[in-house]
Amino acid sequence: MTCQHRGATVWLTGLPSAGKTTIAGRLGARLRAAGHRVEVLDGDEIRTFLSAGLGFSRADRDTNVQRTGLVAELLARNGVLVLVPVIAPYADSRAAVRARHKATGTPYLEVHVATPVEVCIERDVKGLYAQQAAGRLSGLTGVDDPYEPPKEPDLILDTHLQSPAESARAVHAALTARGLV
Ligand SMILES: Nc1ncnc2c1ncn2[C@@H]1O[C@H](COP(=O)(O)OS(=O)(=O)O)[C@@H](OP(=O)(O)O)[C@H]1O
Ligand SMILES: Nc1ncnc2c1ncn2[C@@H]1O[C@H](COP(=O)(O)OP(=O)(O)O)[C@@H](O)[C@H]1O
Repeated sequence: MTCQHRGATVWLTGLPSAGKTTIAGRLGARLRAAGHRVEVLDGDEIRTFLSAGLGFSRADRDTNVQRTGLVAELLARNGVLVLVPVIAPYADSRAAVRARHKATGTPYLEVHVATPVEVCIERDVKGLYAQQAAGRLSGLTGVDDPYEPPKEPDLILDTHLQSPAESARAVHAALTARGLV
């Protein structure tokens, strides 16, 4: 049997509550409905199993991102569309993942879910910003831990100016433009 579709990795990077998981979920559902093989490498699930025991130091975040990047590239190389809603706050760590894909000729898209921190604080889906403000959590990305915005992402999403459906559509359009769907 031949595989009709090329795989690719779509990495959705951005702050907590930026919209990464929501967009991955919507896009994944649309792609599956169209017959694509899709995997969503959810950050929380990865941290429960593959990256169990890792915290949020720079070294641990880098390890987490490299492990996730390895799995994404393996799947994408084998025809799966891989959606990765993972913060990945450090530019060099993201560059290493991109390089891993480039080395095997595997398509890779970096999508910056560029929601301003003020909007993320309002959304605060998991209550992390409130916990940080109350002094119960430290090292929160975008507040008291770094987030290095991508300098040359393949796509920027201003989710505070669009609906989740519009954001997911924009990523789908980027995949279409590259002949990946
Ligand atoms: N200190 C701190 N900073 C950032 N995020 C935190 C922190 N503590 C817990 N969480 C929760 O863990 C999720 C981030 O995990 P990631 O694997 O995406 O992060 S990283 O790329 O390794 O930096 C992240 O998920 P999302 O909200 O979906 O982004 C948070 O829910
Ligand atoms: N354009 C948009 N794209 C994605 N999420 C959006 C958008 N507009 C509003 N939201 C809302 O923002 C929240 C984002 O939460 P989530 O996807 O869990 O963020 P993250 O995975 O980045 O932590 C959701 O409640 C979602 O409905």
